Amino acid sequence: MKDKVVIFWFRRDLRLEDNVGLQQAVVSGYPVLPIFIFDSDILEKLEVKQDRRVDYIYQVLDAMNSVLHTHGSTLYIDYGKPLAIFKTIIALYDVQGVYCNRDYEPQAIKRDELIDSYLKDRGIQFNTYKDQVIFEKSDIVKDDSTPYTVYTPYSKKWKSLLAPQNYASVVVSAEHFYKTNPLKITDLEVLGFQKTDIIFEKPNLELEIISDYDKKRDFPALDHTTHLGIALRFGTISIRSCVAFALKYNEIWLSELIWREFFMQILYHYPRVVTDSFKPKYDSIIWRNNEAEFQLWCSGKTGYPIVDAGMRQLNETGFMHNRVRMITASFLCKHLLIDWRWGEAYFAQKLLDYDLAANNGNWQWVAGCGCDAAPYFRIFNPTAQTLKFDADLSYIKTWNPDYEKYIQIPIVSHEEARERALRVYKQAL
Ligand SMILES: Cc1cc2nc3c(=O)[nH]c(=O)nc-3n(C[C@H](O)[C@H](O)[C@H](O)COP(=O)(O)OP(=O)(O)OC[C@H]3O[C@@H](n4cnc5c(N)ncnc54)[C@H](O)[C@@H]3O)c2cc1C
Repeated sequence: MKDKVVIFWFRRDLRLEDNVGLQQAVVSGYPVLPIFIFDSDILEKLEVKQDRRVDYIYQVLDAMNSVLHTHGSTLYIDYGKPLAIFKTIIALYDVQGVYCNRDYEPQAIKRDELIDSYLKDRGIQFNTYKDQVIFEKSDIVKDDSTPYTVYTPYSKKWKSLLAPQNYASVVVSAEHFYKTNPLKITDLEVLGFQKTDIIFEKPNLELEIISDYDKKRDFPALDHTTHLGIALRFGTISIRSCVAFALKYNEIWLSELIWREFFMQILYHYPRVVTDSFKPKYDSIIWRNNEAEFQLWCSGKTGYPIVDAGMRQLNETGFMHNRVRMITASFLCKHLLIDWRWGEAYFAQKLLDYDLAANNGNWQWVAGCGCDAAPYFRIFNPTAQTLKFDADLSYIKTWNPDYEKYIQIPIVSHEEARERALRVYKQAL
């Protein structure tokens, strides 16, 4: 006879504590078999097989598995297409229900609909929960029930609806995991990936960073932001704990967490933004899309020290400071007139904290074509930005130390590029 279990499916919520869906699985009364699927559809798209994000997931799973072993349980991990894996699991266990937390990306929604329908046909309930955000879908809408497309009123409503129960942590009892022999995690190499230099450490809310975040966040050399992007992306930290901390210590940091949810709800309501400009008119821009210039931008060789420093930080570490993300992105779209989608795709390959909603929303914001975007005629001047935010050139010296030795002729002059961008944008709009 097959063992009766419920499944908890980990996705963007890789933690055993303060996890809504996991808690619901635990209180179902059945032993919980926790699973993770290395989705071949996602992994096959990653061209570079030394990917810090895959290694990060691998290390997180390994750490969770060790904790589960101490409770006499284990993580069931498989590689392949989720539907095929569910078929295998259902052949092995008498599954009483599947639990998971909701994911709002268009591909994830499709995947979940497929699994839901497969399970339903077999009389198994697919139970999904809100966990990766405080407010989801249409929790925050205008009085006429349409989605907000401007950040400030969205954020005001978000704050006005926030109540302590929205950010209270949930307790997950370890008593009810399915007891079984420990299983080892599939090696990275078996998945076709290699080890990287990333080391997973349990994410922390650092008071020293967050308490004066508002004063120091804009200066890239100070590196005074939390670097929690990857933890929020993969759910190794709970958004509820972040919001509770932000409310106590720094309202500006809270506003960043609200930006995250703002772009998530934009993607949910307007999935067309994955390929199209939020403002359709902007898809008439005639981009120059010069391949050679794109390569110079990617490799940090534009001759603009701050742009080059940012791209080199990204290439070396998988991180780039937010201020510099704005400068480099603006340089690509405006100075070089290269389609924002090219830059978005490059960042998606490189960023440790890559998140479809945030990356797309911010790229469109910079290019001017997004919701609540900067007006197209506001063009960042890399030199003025350097004087304002990296006056002693510390950031540039750290990431682009050659900038003085090999003075590079800038690939475009700021004034000419600015005029050209204004002309081309104006023609299209
Ligand atoms: C062109 C461009 C591309 C970007 N791509 C991404 C991306 O793929 N993933 C991503 O998480 N952020 C992205 N951002 C937003 C922002 O730059 C990063 O969230 C931030 O730099 C990450 O550093 P941190 O973890 O130290 O964040 P902190 O400054 O400590 O902020 C805390 C968290 O708030 C959220 N957050 C902060 N700013 C934003 C924002 N503008 N939009 C959405 N969420 C925000 C993130 O989850 C972040 O980790 C992008 C910004 C630009 C201009």
